[in-house]
Amino acid sequence: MRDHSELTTLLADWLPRQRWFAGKGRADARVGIVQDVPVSDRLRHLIVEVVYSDGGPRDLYQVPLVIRPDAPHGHSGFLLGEMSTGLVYDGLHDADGSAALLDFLSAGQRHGTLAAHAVAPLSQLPAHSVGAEQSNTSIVYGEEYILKVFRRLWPGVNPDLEVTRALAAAGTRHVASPLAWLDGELPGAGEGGSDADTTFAFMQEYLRSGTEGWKLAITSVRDLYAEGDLPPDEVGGDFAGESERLGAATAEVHTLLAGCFPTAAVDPESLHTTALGLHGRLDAALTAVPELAPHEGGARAAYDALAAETAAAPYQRIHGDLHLGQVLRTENGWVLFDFEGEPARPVPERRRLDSPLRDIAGMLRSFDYAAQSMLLERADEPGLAYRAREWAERNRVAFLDGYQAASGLDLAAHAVELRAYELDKAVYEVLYEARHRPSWVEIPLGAVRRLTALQPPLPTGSAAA
Ligand SMILES: Nc1ncnc2c1ncn2[C@@H]1O[C@H](COP(=O)(O)OP(=O)(O)O)[C@@H](O)[C@H]1O
Ligand SMILES: O=P(O)(O)O[C@H]1O[C@H](CO)[C@@H](O[C@H]2O[C@H](CO)[C@@H](O)[C@H](O)[C@H]2O)[C@H](O)[C@H]1O
Repeated sequence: MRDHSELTTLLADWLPRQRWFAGKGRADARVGIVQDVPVSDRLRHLIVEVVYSDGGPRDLYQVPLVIRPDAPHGHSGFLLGEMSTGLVYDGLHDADGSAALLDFLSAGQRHGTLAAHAVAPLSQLPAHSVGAEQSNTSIVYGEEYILKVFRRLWPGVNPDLEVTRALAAAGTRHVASPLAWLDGELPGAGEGGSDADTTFAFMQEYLRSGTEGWKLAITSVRDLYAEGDLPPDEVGGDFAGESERLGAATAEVHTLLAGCFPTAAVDPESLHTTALGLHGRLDAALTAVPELAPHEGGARAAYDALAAETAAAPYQRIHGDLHLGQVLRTENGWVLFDFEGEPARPVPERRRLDSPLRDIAGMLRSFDYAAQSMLLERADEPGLAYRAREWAERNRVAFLDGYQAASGLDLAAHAVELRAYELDKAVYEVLYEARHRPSWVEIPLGAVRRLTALQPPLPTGSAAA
């Protein structure tokens, strides 16, 4: 289209400032528009590539834009800037843009290679975006639907759509019902440079009674810190019952996933490959965060112990990035969402069969985060550190008990795996925090310190990180 050079200039300034921009730390980003499909008279669906001079792979992003000749009186939105043909807005934070997307989905339309699929009738409802942007951008319609628009694009079906649909079809109450999705071709991203079928957005039932696990956990920690010297089990906001139910819900989801998708017994070769992956992540994190260096030997020993494990839990599809921010407590119990895996990993890797202990480790790390994050603001109260450890420990044990009772898996027999995955997650978090939230980096660094200091026999419940 005529205006691509102007749009490219605006995008080159705007993209790197977005929370979901993955190229932080990479040099000389060059932005180009690889696809531009009109969806309505105002909304344009752009796919934008970012190429770097470091020789690494390009990144692709989805950027729906609304372009209007001038801003109506009182109009507020996320303005990228001005072109000769009009004002350019982020289409996902714009009433016209969100409405056009909902129309598109509810009519099951096709525009160019973009295709909408609705599994239930959808009503036209007003839109608002969900709080702070995270890895993607979500739009809530009325209090009925939530549409997640994937920002960084990877070729192939998105695991969030794939896994949630399978779990919903299996009848679990631990996921929100899928309602619609948008897919199409990702130019030049398939084998040999062909176009690749790709998921662009996923709509689910909006759980209006849901409260994020992270919020509930933080409230419980705050109660504990406000209660003088009372131990966690005697404080009104004790979270352990919820942690136990969350463990049971996670176990049910794992059991269903093992039934819906293939599973694989673990042999020395697959464990060796897994351990190599953990070593590789450590290499990358060591380069970026030198504070990890003193713990390298301990971490490598834990990964080598994993490689030598003789009775590891079978591999299967998992959540991949399970933490307290990925679970909602609703009136009907815990619901897990965002089955996308870790946003920094390529989708084919995230769809691989993996150990369910990775998800358990993710949630255990999250209990530590909840307890420790409250200490960041209260560094001058050393007594609280002990209480933080008590809270994390109590909820860790409760979660593991809930998981074990519902799954029948003897977690004590998997302590070596659990430690390796907790360490790997903490290493991932060190890198994540260094890039996105540097003032929090001490939380996962502390965990790396504790986990590398643990000696066999390893506990699964008390005294582990
Ligand atoms: N079905 C749902 N009902 C209500 N809120 C939801 C639902 N799914 C997600 N959310 C909320 O939307 C936010 C963003 O969702 P998420 O899938 O984590 O996006 P991202 O990939 O950007 O991290 C979450 O923090 C959660 O609070
Ligand atoms: O939810 P996302 O898929 O975007 O996950 C990424 O961001 C998370 C932060 O929001 C990050 O999670 C880390 O911080 C959480 C508290 O904010 C904590 O509960 C998690 O345990 C911790 O890992 C996640 O790692 C990252 O992939």
